[in-house]
Amino acid sequence: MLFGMLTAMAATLTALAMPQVLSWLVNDVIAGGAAMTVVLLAGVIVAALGLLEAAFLYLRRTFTIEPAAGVEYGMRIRLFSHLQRLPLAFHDAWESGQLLSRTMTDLNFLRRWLGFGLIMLFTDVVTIVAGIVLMWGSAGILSLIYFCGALPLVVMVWQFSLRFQRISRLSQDQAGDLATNVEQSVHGIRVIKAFGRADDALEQYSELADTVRNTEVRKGRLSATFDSLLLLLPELALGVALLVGLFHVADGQITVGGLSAFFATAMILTGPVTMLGQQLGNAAAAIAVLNRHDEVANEKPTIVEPEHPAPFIAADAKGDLSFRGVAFRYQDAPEGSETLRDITLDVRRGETLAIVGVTGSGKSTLLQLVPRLYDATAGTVLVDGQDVRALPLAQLRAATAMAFEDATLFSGSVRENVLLGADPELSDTEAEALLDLALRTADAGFTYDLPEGLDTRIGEQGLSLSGGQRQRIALARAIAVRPKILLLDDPLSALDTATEERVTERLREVLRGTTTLVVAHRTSTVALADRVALLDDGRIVAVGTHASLMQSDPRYRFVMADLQSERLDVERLADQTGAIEITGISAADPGEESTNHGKRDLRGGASNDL
Ligand SMILES: Nc1ncnc2c1ncn2[C@@H]1O[C@H](COP(=O)(O)OP(=O)(O)OP(=O)(O)O)[C@@H](O)[C@H]1O
Repeated sequence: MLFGMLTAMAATLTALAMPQVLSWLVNDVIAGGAAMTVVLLAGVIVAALGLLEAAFLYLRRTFTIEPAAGVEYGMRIRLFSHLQRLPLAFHDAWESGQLLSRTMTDLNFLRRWLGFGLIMLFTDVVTIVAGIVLMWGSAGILSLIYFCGALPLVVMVWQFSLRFQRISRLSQDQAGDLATNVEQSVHGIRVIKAFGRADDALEQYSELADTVRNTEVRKGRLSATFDSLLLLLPELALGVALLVGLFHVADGQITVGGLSAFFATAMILTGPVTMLGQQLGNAAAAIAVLNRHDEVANEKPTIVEPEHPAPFIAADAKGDLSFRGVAFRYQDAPEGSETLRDITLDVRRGETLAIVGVTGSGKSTLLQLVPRLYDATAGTVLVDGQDVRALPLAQLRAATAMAFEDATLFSGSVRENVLLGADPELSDTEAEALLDLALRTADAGFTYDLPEGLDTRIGEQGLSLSGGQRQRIALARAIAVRPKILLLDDPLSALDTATEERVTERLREVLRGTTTLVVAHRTSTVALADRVALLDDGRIVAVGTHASLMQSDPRYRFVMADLQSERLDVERLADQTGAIEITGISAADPGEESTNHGKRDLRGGASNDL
């Protein structure tokens, strides 16, 4: 970067040497009637200076590209890794578009500014200062006039920078909102289409785009006003200087060469003076970018391991799980509105415990406390008798695996998706065996029949799959971790009852010895669990076997009946629309673009959307 600045400065000084050569040509060569060789020499000097300037410009570009791209790369990696370490509470609070724009467009702008804007700002300032010095040498009084004309600009520059910084920040934030809107519309395109809200989506997008446009116009106007003043004041001063200069030439105080050099230098300064406004605007925008970057970079990761974590190795974990007086409140929830309260529960190693409760009772939240996706706000979660907050985070997360109802698949092959959390030390044969076991257990054998088998690309950039197919791959991913504690957050909701039962039974066989917490809605799944915990408004109100609770607890009977009827409603509705997932029968809507490529499962979209 330093070399870039030095070469930029050298190019500028080379350009400024031209008027001095001009002065010499006018005063000594032309007026003095010099010999042909001197004239030729003058030509060679002018050409050499031109070449030198071009060479310096080339060097400036090459010297600055690499460091600027390096800074962008470094900041991007650091920010991304920081985002990975920030807790879910942070991601809950931040819009995706704001993070997207900070990692992409903002840093891209910063690279361009470092590689060009900053250098040019520096060069322009050096050129202007050096030019004024040279003008002083050529015609002192005239440069004083010029300088006085430029003096008010100092105040204007300061005010402009502050205002431009504010407006740049606004436009960057608005661009972030626009990115969030695009992201949501793309992700929610099915819902938008299904509900016929395309026009509303467009209207909402147009409103945001219009806000961005208005801010950009305001930015442009501010820049234009400043640019014109920046040019006008020195030009006015130059007009006065020309008048005074002509009088001084007439009375012999300034030579014709001196006056020519003065004006040639002033002409050279016109470019940098005009560009100064733009460069200052860019500098103000770069400061706004850095502020936006720092807002994220300065966020402290709150879910961290202690400096000296307790000894715990995932492979040796036993799988005992306990909750002791656990309470939890989401960051944005008001004081006193805990999602979980006073949870005390012991899950024995190898036990399968079903968590049952009406919607919003806190089942998912409870599961997420185990791998520390959130930390309990009171009480303790213990794994193998140790507070999870005292354990090495990576080992804790290697000992647990989670499958969510909303199955997220990454762009990559089936193999890559399923083996995402598997032990990286496994040999190829072991990995293949594990892959097969996980897929078969999760009833995801259909993946072998995909166009390229397990190498078929799925996820956002690949083949689209039905809700049920995605869920089964996500479940296989959790199984492939071979966790000591498996957390299943209703990951089979898109499957039909028979398949869910089959998968649950296989899971019990394959994961014998694995402690499992499963959020379930169906009697069949709940009945397969060793015990059931009933969650009501964030509290555990009953624990026991399904049979005993059905017999003894009216609240449990009520919740189960409620969940069952809810389920039946969903299935009935899905049956009517012909869109429920029924293993073994292909009945995809012919009007809908078929994405399961003749595979056995139908889309589970309707039940998902509901
Ligand atoms: N990220 C979040 N930020 C703030 N509040 C949340 C967040 N996630 C969930 N909640 C709130 O916490 C409560 C419990 O949610 P949770 O998802 O744990 O319930 P649940 O029993 O799993 O529900 P369901 O059966 O519908 O999945 C709800 O009132 C919900 O609005």
